[in-house]
Amino acid sequence: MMELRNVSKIFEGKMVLENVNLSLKQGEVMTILGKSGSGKSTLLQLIADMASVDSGEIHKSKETMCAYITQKPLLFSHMTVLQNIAFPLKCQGVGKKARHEAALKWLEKVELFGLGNRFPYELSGGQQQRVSIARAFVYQPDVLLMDEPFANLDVKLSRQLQHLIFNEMKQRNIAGIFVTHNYEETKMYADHTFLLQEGVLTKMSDEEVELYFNEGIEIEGQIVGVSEWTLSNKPSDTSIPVRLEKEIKLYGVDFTVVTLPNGQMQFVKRQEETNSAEPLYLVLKEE
Ligand SMILES: Nc1ncnc2c1ncn2[C@@H]1O[C@H](COP(=O)(O)OP(=O)(O)OP(=O)(O)O)[C@@H](O)[C@H]1O
Repeated sequence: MMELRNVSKIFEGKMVLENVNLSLKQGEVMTILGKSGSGKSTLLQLIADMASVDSGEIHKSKETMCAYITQKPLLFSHMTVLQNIAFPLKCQGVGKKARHEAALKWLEKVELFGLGNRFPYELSGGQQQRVSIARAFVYQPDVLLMDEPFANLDVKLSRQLQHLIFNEMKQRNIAGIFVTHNYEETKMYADHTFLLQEGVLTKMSDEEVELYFNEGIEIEGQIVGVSEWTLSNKPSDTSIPVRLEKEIKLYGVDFTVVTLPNGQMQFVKRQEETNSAEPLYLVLKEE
């Protein structure tokens, strides 16, 4: 139903997305992981037609409708909560009574009953987010794009809404691409998980997902589960001598590779790099 072919996006001379390929089938759910600034929101914006690609193509079948729940809710400030929720139905020509009833039903589902006549500025950030979730579901989207929709919500509400959203998607066979930093959402709801790193999108195996959230390292095709690690200025049995820079992948840990005076390469934690005159060794405790 949707396919991205070699999609690239450049902002101010910087390649934010590089030859991204992705295809999405009806009812399929994908999560995208990646560090802040890696291009996740940009990717969703391109799919939602809120920005244009610099090269490559996005193919959607003609009737594909996307709903987008942004990181910061974008509500119409001059409309009440109910009018905001009902707006997509108004655009589709649904009559006043029917859209009012549908909006009320969704107001209740996101636990905002009684707040329908308020304006967005009279709501908290989390309540505004719930309005945007209701607005996304009030009609029948084919694809739901979500950018950390639960980030501003407390744990309990976030769980309830997760269930609500993913049950609804399943029942109505809605496909979804959602950006998250949450392990549970990734494990419980995603059919596939992708990692966006410096603009490059790669599919992750289940094992890689585990490592991403648990801090892990892949060396020469061998995955080393790391439960604990420390930094030391002396090499040891469990420190990693890194010569094969290109064959090492790191998940979930912000490291950089430095070259020591003797020519050997070592990992150091990024933020400690500049504070250290001496080389630091990454000492691993294998699981
Ligand atoms: N309109 C814009 N003009 C210039 N640069 C932009 C624009 N939008 C995004 N960028 C840059 O593109 C890069 C990717 O931004 P993006 O918002 O897609 O990242 P992200 O992975 O969603 O980050 P986060 O997890 O913090 O939301 C960043 O370096 C950002 O500064």
